[in-house]
Amino acid sequence: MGSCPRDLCVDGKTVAIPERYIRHDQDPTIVVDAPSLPEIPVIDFVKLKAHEESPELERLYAACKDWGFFQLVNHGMSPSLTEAIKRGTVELFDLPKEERARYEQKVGEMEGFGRAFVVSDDQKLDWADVFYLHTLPRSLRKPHLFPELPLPYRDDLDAYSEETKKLAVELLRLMGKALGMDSREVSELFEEGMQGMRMNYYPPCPQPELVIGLSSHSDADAITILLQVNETEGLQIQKDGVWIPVRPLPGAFIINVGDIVEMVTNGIYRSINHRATVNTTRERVTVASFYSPRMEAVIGPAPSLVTADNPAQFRRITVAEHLNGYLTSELKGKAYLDSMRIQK
Ligand SMILES: O=C(O)CCC(=O)C(=O)O
Ligand SMILES: [Fe+2]
Repeated sequence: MGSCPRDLCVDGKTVAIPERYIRHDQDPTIVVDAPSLPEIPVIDFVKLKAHEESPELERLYAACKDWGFFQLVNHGMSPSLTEAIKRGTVELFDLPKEERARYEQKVGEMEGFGRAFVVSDDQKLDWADVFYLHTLPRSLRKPHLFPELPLPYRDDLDAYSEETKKLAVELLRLMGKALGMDSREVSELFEEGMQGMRMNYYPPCPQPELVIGLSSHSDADAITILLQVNETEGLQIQKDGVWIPVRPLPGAFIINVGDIVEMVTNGIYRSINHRATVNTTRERVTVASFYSPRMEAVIGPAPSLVTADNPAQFRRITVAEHLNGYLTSELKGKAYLDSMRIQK
């Protein structure tokens, strides 16, 4: 893994923090008054589905508009499947070096073990190992990755990608409904979309305040479903300029609005900055499922939401152009999304 944090460990202890990981460019990672800060909203999927006109739909609307983040409880995904994904993901990062080498990121590609968003040699690095792969549609799966994953993880991941896709499509439908968006626009864009997954492994760091596990960013996709694999907390979201730690509820998914939904809803739903901090003694592992429309789909403000009083705020582009622009930029908060704005 070259210069990955894992290679800095000797007998499980990190020997020194190389300069490339030391971040003077970030807000302090320790949130001093954390107990007094608000928590992200909690949405109950059973309530949401049972009465689609219910206050729960209003709460979903407020969560997407005011927070861009919420925890989803009662989502209906089988705990045995999520437990299998957790186990398999931990095992994936524990594979011996020779085994990992098969899945190593190739030059110029983003899939496999490696890093994301490194665009220059002098850029600072995040304190993490990541494993990224395309999961759906199946035709996008790289022959040396998904089909070569160890069993039973491969089959579990196949089932998990289908289940998270279903959940993403349903949430997007309800989010559109809560907004009064034309339901055909929602289904045309999102029903047959594509999905990628990123497994994030954040090793412990003796001086966590000097580094960052994942730099501040907003997600490029439409909606992200995050599975917290172990108990270690670390996700923080930026609300009204303040970093707020997320405390995952047992069994919940953490859901966030991505840039594509901010563009399609013409800025009503917000894709907000978030980052991952690291822990002094404990590793942290998460699995992020990213869901977007297909590459050839055109994204931009939905016609049903654009009016004379509420003119289009974003340019229209294809998903392919959008993702290409995002993935070839350094992660820097919402700078990329801002470049899509129509100048007034
Ligand atoms: O690991 C986390 O808590 C956040 C992961 C994340 O934001 C991402 O993978 O985009
Ligand atoms: Fe993210």
